[in-house]
Amino acid sequence: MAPERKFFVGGNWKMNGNKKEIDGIIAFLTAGPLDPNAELVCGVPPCYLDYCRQKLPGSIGVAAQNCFKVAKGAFTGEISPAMIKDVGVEWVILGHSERRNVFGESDALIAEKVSHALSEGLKVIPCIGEKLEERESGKTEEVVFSQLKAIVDKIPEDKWDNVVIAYEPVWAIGTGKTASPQQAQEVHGKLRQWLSENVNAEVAQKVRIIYGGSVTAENCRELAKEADIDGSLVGGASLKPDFIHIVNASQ
Ligand SMILES: O=C[C@H](O)COP(=O)(O)O
Repeated sequence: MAPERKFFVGGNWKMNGNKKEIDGIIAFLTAGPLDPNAELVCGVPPCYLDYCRQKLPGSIGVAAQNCFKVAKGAFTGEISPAMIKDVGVEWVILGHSERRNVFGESDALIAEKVSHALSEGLKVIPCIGEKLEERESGKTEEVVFSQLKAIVDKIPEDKWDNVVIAYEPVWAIGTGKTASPQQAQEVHGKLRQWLSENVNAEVAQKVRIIYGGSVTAENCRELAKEADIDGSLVGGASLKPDFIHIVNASQ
């Protein structure tokens, strides 16, 4: 990680937790100790956004795990950026591979969601990443560049400070098969180069690109040492007290 980029860790709880379990997570996060130089954001289920925002210390951010592309209306089951902001939450994760692959979200829909969330003042964590067969057939770059392009086309120049990009190879998510630090760095470096060529050098230098996929307390430090890995997006391991080590991985 380059020193000018603040280390960023997202804990994506996915569809896990109840009030009792969440109280346990909040207790270990509050006890810490957490690296004051790291930014921590917890992605929580929608029905607990308000609960978590009220109970977590203000120094820990809260994120929704999804939102829709318009402010309100007849969209049963959806929540809007305006609603997320209304309960004091600042962040949203968009285009996670489970949204893409389980719920069939397209690049175009994800891009519209990113656009609307940014315009409403939310900070966004758009996710990209290739599937195993795409990696094995040598298409990793093609896939992640095209996913990135769809999103980048919708990010206004003055909103880049509100964006943290998550690279999550689908084959590494929840499988215990972490990308090696070198494999992850290779893609992160190429994404930064793509941003430099297709947006501008300043954005490429300042935007944080975090890695997700079976990050644990054991492998987080090696990943954090890589030049273009600015933190992690953590699923399963964010539910356990060991998560503190992941937040502190750059110390
Ligand atoms: O958003 C987080 C990723 O999907 C990673 O999940 P995982 O750490 O359980 O592999």
